[in-house]
Amino acid sequence: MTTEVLSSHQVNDFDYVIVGGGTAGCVIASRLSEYLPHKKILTIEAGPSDFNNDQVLKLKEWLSLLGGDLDYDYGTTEQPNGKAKVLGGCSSHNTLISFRPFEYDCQLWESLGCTGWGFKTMMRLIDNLRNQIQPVHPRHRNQICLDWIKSCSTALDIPIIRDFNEEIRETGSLQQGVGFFSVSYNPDDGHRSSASVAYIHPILRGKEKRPNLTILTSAMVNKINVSSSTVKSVDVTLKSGKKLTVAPKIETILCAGAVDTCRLMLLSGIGPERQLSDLDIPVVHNLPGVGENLLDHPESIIMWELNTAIPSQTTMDSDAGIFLRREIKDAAVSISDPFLNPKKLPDGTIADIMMHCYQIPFSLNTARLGYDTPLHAFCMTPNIPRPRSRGRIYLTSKDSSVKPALDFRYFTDPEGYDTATIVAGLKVAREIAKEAPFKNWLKREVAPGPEIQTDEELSEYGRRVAHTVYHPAGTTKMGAKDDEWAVVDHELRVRGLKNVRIADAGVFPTMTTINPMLTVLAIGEKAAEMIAADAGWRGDTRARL
Ligand SMILES: Cc1cc2nc3c(=O)[nH]c(=O)nc-3n(C[C@H](O)[C@H](O)[C@H](O)COP(=O)(O)OP(=O)(O)OC[C@H]3O[C@@H](n4cnc5c(N)ncnc54)[C@H](O)[C@@H]3O)c2cc1C
Repeated sequence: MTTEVLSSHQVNDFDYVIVGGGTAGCVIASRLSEYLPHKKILTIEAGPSDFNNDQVLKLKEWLSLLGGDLDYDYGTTEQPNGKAKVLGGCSSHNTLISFRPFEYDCQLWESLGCTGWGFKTMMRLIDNLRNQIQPVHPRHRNQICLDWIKSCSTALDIPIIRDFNEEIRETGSLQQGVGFFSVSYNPDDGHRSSASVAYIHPILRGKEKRPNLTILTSAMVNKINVSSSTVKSVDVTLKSGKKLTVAPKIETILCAGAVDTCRLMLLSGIGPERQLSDLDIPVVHNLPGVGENLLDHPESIIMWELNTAIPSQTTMDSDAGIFLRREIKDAAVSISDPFLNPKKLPDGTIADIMMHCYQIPFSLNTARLGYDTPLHAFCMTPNIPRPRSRGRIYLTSKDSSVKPALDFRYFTDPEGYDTATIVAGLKVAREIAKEAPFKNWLKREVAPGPEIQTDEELSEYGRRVAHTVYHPAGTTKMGAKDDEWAVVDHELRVRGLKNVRIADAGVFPTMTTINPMLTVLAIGEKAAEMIAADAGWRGDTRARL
């Protein structure tokens, strides 16, 4: 059961403490308590439980969660929210579009020192996930999406892909193609198959017995305590306001997400010496990479008003997408940024543009620029699958109530690759809009509007309207021993500290080509296997792969 109470005499009871009951945290809590039935595990989650909470569980309600009580509301100048504070983390908040990573993504990770994170292993981990994942159910496929897919295929002469994940599994990637997304959900009741639903709810329902697992909700970890280069305990504030220091016997696993794990580390004095000293935070462990390498999938948007209302059946209003290749074959060998492709791995002709379609006026960002929001609208959102701009997260105060600065630095790559990708995506979207049957739905282009035509105009519009796809990653990146910016090694252990690992989106060394959730779930699975193996678990020899 989840609890909001922990008594003072329980603080030394646990073998493992997991900080954050989010996407990766739920996987680790469930697996570790399964693999090590004689060890006691405590998961500490800042938000409430999602159990029986239909506002969270109903996938179609996802947009209503943004900016609400269950959102940390981390702002950048351009993007006001999108970080879930609830059991299941972002998987309780997101659109649950589910993609396996590409073989190329895994090759890049391995080339950066992430030994053991190859494609074969990642596929095995994803095969082992408990989430219910399948392409949008036929009864949720509405006519405008069907027409859009058809027009994409004919206008651009690309295939319709029946199951994107099957294609990735079999060929290692997606090249050019269009189709319905795979989604982690139950098509019968429209409920999420989030990390908490798939991994924790069977325990909460009593279907699976885990007497060795305690899930403490509405409890905030405020500090990581280090002595003799060893993480000894964490300070926690319970919902009641009571403060406790919890000291695990074996290990602490940080799973607070790409923003909050590094925020917590910085507030605890673990991070770049200079930043900490400037803020008067005592430096406990100098680790220059904490908060650097902030990755995301920036996306832009093009919107049309429709002649008629959209048919109501849908999974979550963004049911389909398209992949395209813009650059010449193997163009990635010429990337100059040493963070991104130092070994010059060729990328063949794998997709380098992606667009989601939105069957709603997704107008948060167009409205900000003064565009009107029609009642019935359809959007395409070109994004940059492997962006070359990187940002950083840093503290501006030692006061823990002050939110960290999220500086995404979109479109700052010196080669202009990211901007060129968005411009190409906007132009392709217009080609698709000229093609029947999709074009018959359209009344007018709302944003950017027909007066925006040249590459320069599209570039300016595309950058001004750009926003996050809510995929922050990379801020505590995994990497080789000799990479001074790496925060964790290939076993997710924090450099220079004992008894602590990180397992969340922060460990991505580079951005996956596709939406990252399945990769984060796989990180949770692999973390649980590695931690359990260290404690003598021999249940699955495949974990050695
Ligand atoms: C709106 C939205 C839509 C998205 N859509 C998709 C999509 O369709 N497909 C896809 O693949 N990806 C999507 N993503 C991204 C994906 O959901 C995330 O990359 C992934 O879930 C991150 O998992 P995580 O384990 O790193 O962090 P999280 O899931 O964020 O988990 C972190 C947890 O730690 C808790 N926490 C934080 N600080 C503390 C603390 N100090 N003490 C205790 N607990 C703490 C948080 O409350 C949270 O529950 C989306 C994200 C959002 C926000």
